[in-house]
Amino acid sequence: MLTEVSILPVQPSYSINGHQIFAEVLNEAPLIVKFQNVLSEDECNALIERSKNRLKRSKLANQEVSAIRTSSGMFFEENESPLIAQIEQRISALMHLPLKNAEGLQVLHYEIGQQFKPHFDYFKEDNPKSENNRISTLVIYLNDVEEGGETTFPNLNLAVKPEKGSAVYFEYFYQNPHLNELTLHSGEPVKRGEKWIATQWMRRKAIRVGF
Ligand SMILES: O=C(O)CCC(=O)C(=O)O
Ligand SMILES: [Fe+2]
Repeated sequence: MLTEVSILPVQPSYSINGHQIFAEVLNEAPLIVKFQNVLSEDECNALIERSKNRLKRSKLANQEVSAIRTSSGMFFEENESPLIAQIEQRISALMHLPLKNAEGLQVLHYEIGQQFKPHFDYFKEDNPKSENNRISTLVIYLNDVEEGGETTFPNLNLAVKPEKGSAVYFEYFYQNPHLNELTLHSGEPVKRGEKWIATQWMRRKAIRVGF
């Protein structure tokens, strides 16, 4: 069998502009990695603070409001402030894709009982957006969740516990569609406390203008 090359070179740590991020491979193909120290405590707090007043009930990728996704969320404008610019640059370097391929950074807030049921992040073939499809995801945890709220991959028997500043990375750019389908994932219901995440989705080709 041909081994497929991942977008992300697998390393124990990554140094980005002097910021050290540690990696643990949870699954090799599809590649799923848990990162520690993607964002500092102050950066997590600032993202929560700056998104709080801008939250709206989340929609699905097709813009429908649905029971599949019960959180509230918002997108930052690309490059909208020095803080967002610095975080976007770090994320883009970590995900090994140019910033022009990045969607706006999204913040999601889940309260007790809220969840994101199993789904794929890429668009189906009948969606016009699949022409420049998503190829990788980074979900950054902005707080510690008292109980529940894990990101789970039901077909791989994996659960990632939210820890402030850490993140889970996965990619679905493989030739073999079966590998992409294994990235089915969910945000489990929050049982105690609340959950804040920032999600970065990357596209195959440029999506931002002006780069
Ligand atoms: O809440 C989570 O843990 C998963 C979030 C997610 O799947 C997404 O933002 O696409
Ligand atoms: Fe997702």
